[in-house]
Amino acid sequence: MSLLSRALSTAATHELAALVTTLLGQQGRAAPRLPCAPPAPPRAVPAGPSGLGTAAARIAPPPASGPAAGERPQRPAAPASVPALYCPPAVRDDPALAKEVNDRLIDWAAEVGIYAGRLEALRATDFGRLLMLTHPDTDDADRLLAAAKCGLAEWAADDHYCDDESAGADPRLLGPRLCVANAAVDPAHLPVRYAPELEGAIRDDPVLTALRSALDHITRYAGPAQTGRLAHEISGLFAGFNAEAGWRTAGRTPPVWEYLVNRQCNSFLPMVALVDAVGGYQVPATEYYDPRVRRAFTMACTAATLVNDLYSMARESDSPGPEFNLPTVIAAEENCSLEEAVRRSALLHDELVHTFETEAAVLAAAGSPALRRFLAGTWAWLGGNREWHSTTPRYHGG
Ligand SMILES: CC(C)=CCC/C(C)=C(/C)COP(=O)(O)OP(=O)(O)O
Repeated sequence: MSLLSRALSTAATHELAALVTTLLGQQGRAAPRLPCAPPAPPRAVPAGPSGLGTAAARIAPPPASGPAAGERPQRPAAPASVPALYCPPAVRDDPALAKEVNDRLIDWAAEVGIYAGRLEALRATDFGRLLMLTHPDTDDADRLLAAAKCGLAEWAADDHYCDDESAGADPRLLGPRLCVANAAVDPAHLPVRYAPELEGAIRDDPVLTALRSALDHITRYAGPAQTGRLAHEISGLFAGFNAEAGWRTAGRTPPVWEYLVNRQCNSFLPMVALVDAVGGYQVPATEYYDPRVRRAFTMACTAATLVNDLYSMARESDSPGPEFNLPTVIAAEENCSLEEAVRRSALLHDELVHTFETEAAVLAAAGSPALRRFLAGTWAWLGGNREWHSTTPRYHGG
């Protein structure tokens, strides 16, 4: 058996990663490199965030060390800067397309009722730009809008149900709300006498209305397997929301491994899962769910979410309860300063991106043209995501 076929028939583990490295080394060539930007210069984190829900933001100087492991988590103080990250550049910047998507997204948010009274802050957040940057293989505004609606509806569930008490978040209601939210995404089919009550509940809750409306829109472009995949990823997202609320309620800081498990599903995964639907092609379910593809893909999505952890620290330090992000849990477990924990978080981010890059190159060489395009699209998503996080007023005042 050749090393290549052995690599492709081996279970998706770190062992596979080692095998891939050996394979590429033995062939006397480096892994086919995807284009990568030189590390971005460190970005200053503003002293006071001004995105959605940040009215009272005031940031204290960073403490000398984090809370002891197991202690009730302390509010993180923002580090001075986000370190350079290993990440590709954004493939394109098209402000006019971003504006069109953003304007239509805000109109839709007003229609479904999410972020009521905060639509101008939402406009400034510029999710239209996020979608324009992360899906460079289409300039079709309606496709980008459909995906933007999905992402914003997911984000609204996080803000309205989990994070923002002023928007109605209540930990006691979270589990039941997320269960019904799941039914708005993956429709619950009730006996006839109960169905109207579910319909009424969806109609009366802006987050549920948004989720259903977004799913309706994306099915213009996503086939049943892609829509089913999206519902699966959203279920994982909701499970992650619940776990995070559990930490908060118990006053417990999770160990780093458990936090990272959570950040795989409580992540941008549902957004990145739309790369092919937005691009107008379809990765077959057998390839999307191949454990080796899933390993590489989920690592990329976790890395994208760690970018969020790093850039949103200042904003999160404003929230009333304890907030979790990778630097906070590392500081607690490793008893180091938050600055040091930020540095260690960036290294973990980089490890995930390097692993994705190496394994995706091998998978692309052996996979279908659709898989090849999907992995390249995921790579492009990482670049667009980092670019958006490093510029959006959500995390940078403004
Ligand atoms: C899929 C999606 C858009 C979900 C939103 C929640 C999520 C996975 C994020 C990465 C947002 O992170 P966080 O909860 O930390 O929120 P902020 O970045 O503080 O806005």
